[in-house]
Amino acid sequence: MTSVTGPPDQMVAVRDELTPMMSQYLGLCEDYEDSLVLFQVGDFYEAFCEAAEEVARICEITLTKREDSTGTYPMSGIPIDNAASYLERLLDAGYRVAIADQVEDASEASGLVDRAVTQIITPGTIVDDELLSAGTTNYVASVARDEDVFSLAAVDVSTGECLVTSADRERIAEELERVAPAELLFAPGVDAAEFDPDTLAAGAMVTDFDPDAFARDAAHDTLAGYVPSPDAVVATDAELRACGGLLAYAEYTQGDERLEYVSRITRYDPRESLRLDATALRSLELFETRGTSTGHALVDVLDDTSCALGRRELTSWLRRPLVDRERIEARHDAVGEFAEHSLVREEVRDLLTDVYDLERLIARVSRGRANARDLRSLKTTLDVVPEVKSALEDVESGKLRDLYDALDELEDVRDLVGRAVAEDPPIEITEGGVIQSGFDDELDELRATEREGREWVADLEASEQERTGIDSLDVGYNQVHGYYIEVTNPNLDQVPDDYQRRQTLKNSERFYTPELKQREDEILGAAERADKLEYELFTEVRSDIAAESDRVQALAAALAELDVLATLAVVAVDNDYVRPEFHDGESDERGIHITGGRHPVVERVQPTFVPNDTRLGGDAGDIAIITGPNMSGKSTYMRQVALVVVLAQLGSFVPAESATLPVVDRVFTRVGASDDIAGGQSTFMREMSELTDILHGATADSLVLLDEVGRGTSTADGRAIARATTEFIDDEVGAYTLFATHYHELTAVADEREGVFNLHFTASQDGDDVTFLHRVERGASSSSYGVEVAKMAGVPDRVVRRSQDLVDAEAAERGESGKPAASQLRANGHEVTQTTLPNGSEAAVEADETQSAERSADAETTPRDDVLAEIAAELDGIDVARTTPLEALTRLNDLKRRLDDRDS
Ligand SMILES: Nc1ncnc2c1ncn2[C@@H]1O[C@H](COP(=O)(O)OP(=O)(O)OP(=O)(O)O)[C@@H](O)[C@H]1O
Repeated sequence: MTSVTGPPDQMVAVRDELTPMMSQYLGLCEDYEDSLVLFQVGDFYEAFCEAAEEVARICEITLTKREDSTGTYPMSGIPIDNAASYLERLLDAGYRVAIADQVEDASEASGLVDRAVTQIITPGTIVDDELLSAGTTNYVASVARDEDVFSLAAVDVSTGECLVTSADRERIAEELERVAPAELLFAPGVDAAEFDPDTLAAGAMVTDFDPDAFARDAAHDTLAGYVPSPDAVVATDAELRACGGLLAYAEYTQGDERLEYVSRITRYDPRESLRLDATALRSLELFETRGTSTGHALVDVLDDTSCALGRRELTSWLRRPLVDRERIEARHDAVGEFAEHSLVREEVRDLLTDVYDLERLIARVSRGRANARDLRSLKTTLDVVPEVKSALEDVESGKLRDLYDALDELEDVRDLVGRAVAEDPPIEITEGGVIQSGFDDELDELRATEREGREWVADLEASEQERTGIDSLDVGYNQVHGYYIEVTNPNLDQVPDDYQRRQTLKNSERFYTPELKQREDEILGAAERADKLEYELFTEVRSDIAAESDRVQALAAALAELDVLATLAVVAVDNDYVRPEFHDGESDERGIHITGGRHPVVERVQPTFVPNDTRLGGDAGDIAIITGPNMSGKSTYMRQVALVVVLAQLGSFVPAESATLPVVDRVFTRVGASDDIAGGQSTFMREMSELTDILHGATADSLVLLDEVGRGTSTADGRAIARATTEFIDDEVGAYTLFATHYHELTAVADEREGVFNLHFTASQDGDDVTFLHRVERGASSSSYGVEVAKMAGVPDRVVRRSQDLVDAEAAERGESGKPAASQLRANGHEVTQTTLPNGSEAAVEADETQSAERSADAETTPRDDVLAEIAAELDGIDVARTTPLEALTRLNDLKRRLDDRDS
């Protein structure tokens, strides 16, 4: 078997004969067995053998070969100058990449150049800006456990942000979902299987790392490199182990160096935020959309940030809406002030566009990887700070004042960069041109020597022409021979005695004089020393700035927060959002009260949107049963309520005319079965396990969205489960609940229970057109419209009419009046137009009148047998909107076959 990582078999077989370089490569492959080793040879990173074949395939580069006395080895190389895009491909293909750099100057090495792995690039530990997307976080996380308590640590190696928390398994799984790490480590004793595979489905690579690094003492030692007293920062042994092991791994990937810029280890309590589990995050489409939706996530609507810092902060607010009313209201105050004072807001937003990603920048400074341009970018950002401060001078809200105070102008750093670093420096920091003149006397002297020398050389041509009388005499310079005086062959007899021959060309001779040689030595010596000195000065300046990284990070945090608050204000103003009010949830004011609520995403993608009110909890009853035809707007309505709650609690204004809300502790969602078939479980099983979580986990302060519970099983069971669930929530939980259902029978529960009430969506009919009004109204809908939708979909008329008869008969049995809307449809039905479909598309379905007239004769004679009853029940259960054309055909075919069987 061949393997891409680890020592290549071909080399192992001839280990003792390998050339020194190949033997070095083999050794590194053995040391970094689980990584693809990229081995610097000059300007390329080379891979050999199977690894070379894989790199060539993934990076689409040429596979070549290297031949020596021991054999022929496949080889492929990626250019170092342009490595990022290739590395990205290798990471995407699921590899860890060990970068083996030449760690000594090839020209100074005697024999084999020394090479060492300076960095292991893995999805969770990327620091290279070119590999990271702007404004995102990129975490590597680890989980450790102490009996039933799990601890999670996460670090963003590109910014130095480090988080630690502990909770039960379920909450840690939720936190993992929020943190969305790119890479995940499990400490010994934690089984990856204990975490819902869904959590890992976010794309985290699971990495095995030295279990010893997670031992208590080792972890303590590692952490002691970051904080003076580890036990004061972490609360438990498991936290210590998670955090210590994780940092040890992060160090390992960064060439075994301590990551000085990881100085903020923040311990947080998951209870400080609104709980949103994986299902809720997905079904509310906060960050990502699902196939069936509008194509936009909530974050797309909100993200109008000015800088990468703000973008990252906004994401983190959205992942963790708050539950502390005071903190939420402080954000609202600030958003309100920015919303009101558009001039201040726009000025701040405008200034923030010049702000660089300070967090990543200062991390690069601390890692010793920042170049002179990075430091100039730091200065550009710092130049903006006084202007931001002056724009904010008159702000009143507590939060904005706090941020104003937190804006450290870092004058010392700004001044240092201004004095030290050249204004438009090159990328390389070893070749001079990076330090300002006037910053260092010695450097200025060296530069003066160099300048004077060059001036002297520049004048030499004229003075030598005069002295020798040779008009064509040239003074020039080349890399190999240095300065020379060139005289063409016909003039050689005029050459003075002090000229010494340097080089003979075809038509001329090149000379130097002792003085020219001396000047040359001076110039080159000064230039070389100046470059070295510049490098030294630059690295000194860089370390001085690194020493201020805490202050830079604090400034970054304040700028990030300002950006988010100003952005939320813009979103509020542009989209007509209102500031939500909160109440304490005491019995008389309990409830979610929204007037004219809108779905923040759907309203942006549709030409028109119908606002709807919500009264849930308090006098209204805690549980709303929502009925209405498919596509009438039930799901949109439910999600809009949840999104208003989420927006309000993250600090945003909300899409409504007014909103008075409780502080919700948790949002649960259980949405349509067919939407969530990923994960391998049977859909019904999955539905029930989500329901279990809700019934166990919800409190009176939770918001629960139930969309079609019980659909994955037989109608009778489904109805029963739906009813029992409603009763349980009413009796035992008292959560704010929106329950959309096609089980019309469920509406009867409202007559029996005070805590339950009905809402419905209707369709209006104008002539032949059926239009969905998308307006929610009190009371139960007159019909579930399943039969009408079957008709619209072209189900044979006989089946439709038979179904309708059955439904009517059942309604009569229950003492209801039947389904007027359905009969109207039949009476008028030549053409039924459904005007609104997802994504604003239109569909028209024709029902053939003639055909239906022909078939009606049969219908009267049809006996009520079991087969038809079954078919009708099945039709009633079909959710046309969620049925693929193939499924529809298969089911139709099946129905038809059963009809045929019955007739034959
Ligand atoms: N308030 C509204 N104003 C305008 N259009 C709306 C509104 N609510 C929903 N819609 C549109 O109607 C479409 C269907 O809405 P939705 O998915 O909420 O229906 P539904 O009743 O949940 O359907 P089903 O029962 O099939 O799941 C949406 O995609 C949207 O385009």
